[in-house]
Amino acid sequence: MRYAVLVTGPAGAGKSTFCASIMTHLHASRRTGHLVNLDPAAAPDSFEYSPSIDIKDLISVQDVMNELGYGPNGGLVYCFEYLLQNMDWLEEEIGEYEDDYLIIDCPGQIELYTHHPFLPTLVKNLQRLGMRTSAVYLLESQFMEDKYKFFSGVLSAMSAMVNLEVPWINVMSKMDLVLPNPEDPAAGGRNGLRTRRNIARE
Ligand SMILES: Nc1nc2c(ncn2[C@@H]2O[C@H](COP(=O)(O)OP(=O)(O)OP(=O)(O)O)[C@@H](O)[C@H]2O)c(=O)[nH]1
Repeated sequence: MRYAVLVTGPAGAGKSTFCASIMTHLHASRRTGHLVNLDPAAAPDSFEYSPSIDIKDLISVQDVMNELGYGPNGGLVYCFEYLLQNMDWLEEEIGEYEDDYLIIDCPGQIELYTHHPFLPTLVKNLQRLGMRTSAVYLLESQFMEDKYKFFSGVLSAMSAMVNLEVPWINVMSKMDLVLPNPEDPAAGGRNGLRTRRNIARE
C-alpha cells in the first residue's frame, strides 16, 4: 500500500519544516518516506531532506520568467497548469515507489487550495494510482491572538478541506511564538500555556 500526505497551508506557515519533521519521524520508526516538492519556486536550500521527486525537474518559475517573460505569480500559475498537462511525468516518477509514504510539500499560494483545479486534480490522480491520500493544513498559531486573523485562517482551512475532499488534519504551527495572555492570571507558562498548579502534598 502506498500513502501520500499533502502538506498544505499559506505561505510561510511552516510546511517545509513540518515535512522535515515527518521525514525524521518516518526514518526513526523505520518506514520509508520520500519528500516530494511541488513548489516550482522553492529555493534549493529550503529542504532539510533532498526531494526524491521535484517539480523543478519538470519546470521552474525561474525558467518560465526567463523564457516567457511572466511575472512571479503568472509564472507559478503557468507551472501548475503545465504540470496538470503533464501528469504522466508525475505518474512515472511516483511509479517507482511501493509501500512508501510520499510527503508532498505543496506551494503556499492560497488560491491553489480554494479555487484552482490543480490540487483536486492531483488528488484524483494520486487516488487513481491507488495511493491512500490525506492532507495536513498548517495554520500559524499566532493567528489565535487576533480573532479576525483566526477566523479568516479557519475559514481558509475549511474551504481547502471542502475543495480537496480527503481525510484532513488541521495543525497549528509555531506554538513556541504564541505570547501569554496578560489578562489571564494563570498565564505565564511557556508558549502561552496555563501554568500547571502544583497539587502535590508537601
Ligand atoms: N519559531 C518557529 N519558527 C518556525 C516553526 N516552523 C517553521 N518556522 C520558521 O518559519 C519560517 C517558514 O517556515 P517554512 O517551513 O519554510 O514554511 P513554508 O510554509 O514551507 O514556507 P513557503 O514554502 O514559503 O510557503 C522559517 O524561517 C522556519 O524556520 C516553528 O515551529 N517555530
